[in-house]
Amino acid sequence: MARDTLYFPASDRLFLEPYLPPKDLALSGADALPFTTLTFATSLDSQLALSPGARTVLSGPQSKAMTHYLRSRHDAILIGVGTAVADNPGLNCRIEGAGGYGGDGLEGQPRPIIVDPKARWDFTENQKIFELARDGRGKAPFIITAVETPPADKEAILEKHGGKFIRVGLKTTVTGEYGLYWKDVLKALAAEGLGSVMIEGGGAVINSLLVPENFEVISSVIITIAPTWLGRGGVVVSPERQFDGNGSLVPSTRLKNVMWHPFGEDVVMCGNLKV
Ligand SMILES: NC(=O)C1=CN([C@@H]2O[C@H](COP(=O)(O)OP(=O)(O)OC[C@H]3O[C@@H](n4cnc5c(N)ncnc54)[C@H](O)[C@@H]3O)[C@@H](O)[C@H]2O)C=CC1
Ligand SMILES: Nc1nc(O)c(N)c(N[C@@H]2O[C@H](COP(=O)(O)O)[C@@H](O)[C@H]2O)n1
Repeated sequence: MARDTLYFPASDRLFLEPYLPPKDLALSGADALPFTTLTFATSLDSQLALSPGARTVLSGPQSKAMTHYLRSRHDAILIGVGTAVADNPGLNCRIEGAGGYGGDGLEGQPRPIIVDPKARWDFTENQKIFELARDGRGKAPFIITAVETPPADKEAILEKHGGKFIRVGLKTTVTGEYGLYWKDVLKALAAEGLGSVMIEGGGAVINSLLVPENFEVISSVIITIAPTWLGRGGVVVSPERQFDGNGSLVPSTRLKNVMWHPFGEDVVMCGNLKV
């Protein structure tokens, strides 16, 4: 067994089940979108990291194992390019029984998805994600970009490892931002046969996702809360305030079907945005 294998007891899995994609999930119809779980670890002051460039450990061992269980239950795991640059992440599943961790082939290994509209991620094949793909312990990434012709050297590295660029056009969203429209991103993933995706972050990804136009596409929210304050200046989760046509503040959004579960010193909160 690989040295970094994680264990997540069956007894801890039960409470997560209502918030996870069904095991026999099959997408039906041309417009079907993947089951989408928003999941991240936050401090008590709603921060993901000490600064945009800093890999910051928030989850304790038990909630980290839970995150890897979530990875085993989704076809894909999505992050923004800011996180790819800051963290050099593996984005594989290191739980006992997953492919490369006692399991066969790439069973239980999610497809990493990097949202990089301008194709600015300057990766080499020494990045952890490609090392894991070469070792048979993870999949190579698909990169969502708006660039018509991404750099040929990057495309070659991706293709050598089984990854690729996927082109999605930019649009002005209802909040007036010019960027990727999340429904288009999710549609592109569905077209690749990816029936479920967990969106991990970072701040820009989560804040742009957490606006009312996207609530119908977020199937579940699973958040690890760590008992620490990072202090001002970090990467904050705090979506744009919403106003109605008269300029009045729309009451803030509350999760529904909320469940809490302690994992070591952390607590994990699950809920839904849509009824
Ligand atoms: N605690 C946790 O669970 C996690 C922490 N992080 C942390 O978050 C930090 C990175 O966060 P950020 O700097 O905010 O970067 P990010 O990972 O959110 O990536 C930001 C970039 O993604 C692209 N992007 C995101 N949403 C877009 C949209 N709707 N349309 C077009 N482009 C879009 C843009 O190029 C943008 O510059 C890192 O320090 C990382 O360690 C990241 C993931 C999870
Ligand atoms: N669940 C969770 N807890 C934390 O404390 C974190 N810092 C993160 N970060 C996310 O996990 C990615 C790292 O993945 P690998 O361990 O390299 O596979 C990182 O890029 C963030 O997306 N998550």
